[in-house]
Order: sequence, then C-alpha cells, then structure tokens
Amino acid sequence: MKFTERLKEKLEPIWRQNHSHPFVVEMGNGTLDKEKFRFYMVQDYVYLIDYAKLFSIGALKATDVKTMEKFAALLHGTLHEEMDLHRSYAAQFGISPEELENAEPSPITLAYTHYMLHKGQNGTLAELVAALLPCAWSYWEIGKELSQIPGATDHELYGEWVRMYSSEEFGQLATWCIDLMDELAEGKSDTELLELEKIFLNTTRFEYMFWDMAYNNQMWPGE
Ligand SMILES: Cc1ncc(CO)c(N)n1
Repeated sequence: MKFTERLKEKLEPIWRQNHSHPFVVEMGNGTLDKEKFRFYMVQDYVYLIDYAKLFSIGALKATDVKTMEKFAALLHGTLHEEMDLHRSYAAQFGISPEELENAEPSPITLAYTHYMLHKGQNGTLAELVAALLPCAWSYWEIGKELSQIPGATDHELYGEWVRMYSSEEFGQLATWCIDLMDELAEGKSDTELLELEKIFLNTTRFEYMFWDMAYNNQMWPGE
C-alpha cells in the first residue's frame, strides 16, 4: 500500500471532519452567509501568499530538475490560477488588490502558515511536502464532492469556487503532491515516516481550524 493511502486510511475520521464542517456543507448547498465567505476569501489570500512560498522552498530543496519543474508549476498555478479566483471574488466584494494583499492575518492563519513555513524551512523535503499535502489534497476532494451536488457548480457566488477546486488542472497539481509524497517516503525509516504522519495530521487539523475560523469570523480577542 502506498504511504499516502495508508496516511489517508489512518486519518480518515479526522479528514472527514473537514468535509463536514458547516462552512463546507453550506458552500455546497449554497446557503453560506456571504459575509463569512468574504472573511474567508481575504484570509485565504493572505494564507496563499505564504503557501506559495513553500513551493519556492520546495524548488530550492529539490535534488533533481523534474521536481524543481513541478514546484515551479505549483508556484505558478497558485500565484496565477488559484489567486486569480480570490482577486475576482475580492473585486465582486469591492475589495481592492492592495487591501487584499495587505490584509491582517487572523491568529489561525498566522499559526497555520508559520507552522508550514517552519517545517518547510527547517525540515527535509519530505517534511515540507507532508505539511502542504493536506491543503492541496483536501481542497481537491472537497471540490469534487461539492461538484456532485446538483446546482453547486452553477451557484452565483460559490459556483466559481467549486469549479476551481474540482477542475482537472487543480486535480493535476494535487496529484503531483500526492505522488511526490509517495516518492519521498520510499526507503524512509519508521521513525521518519511517523514524523511525516504527525506533520500531515497537524496540517489536516489546521485545515479544520481554518474553516472554523472563517465560519466564526475569528480575529484576535477583542477585535
Ligand atoms: C486554507 C487553505 N488550504 C488549502 C488551500 C488549497 O490551495 C487553500 N486555498 N486554502
């Protein structure tokens, strides 16, 4: 069994919690409060700026050109296709590109991105991929799941989101991350694999906290 299959099977109950978070469910059935989505979109943009940097660190730590090319493609895809989605939503909400780029990160956004950047900067390439894998993989799965709900891809506000994350292009990027994780896990000791699993579990949990933060408009205490 592949390492990623084993990871997913072991963490299935925690993984499922992300998919059944009210933010995700309500985006799928179209009932999500627009203000919650607006808050999410701004935080997710700030998140993606740091997340994109992980791909640059990946290119730096890669030991062959093919892997460098994949990280470059992931960086490009994030900065252009994915963040274009956010810029287009921001325009609909009357948020300027400057305002979007300079938005204040929430405590959860900060904790999540800094955890990943810490692992990316100080860990092995395998640890970097373990940290970013739940992001790409869970969004692709959520996108595909929501796209099966009648009307979800045509929803006037959330349709674009569902189409982006269920798209073949996004799926290809997620598949690269999954395959790369399996390649990098090959020949690793049980101790190292356990460490990768711990990192994967932590960012899976951060994914849940990110949905929850957005659903509850959670900033710093008192704000
Ligand atoms: C919080 C979060 N996780 C994953 C993705 C997918 O790139 C995203 N846009 N935002």
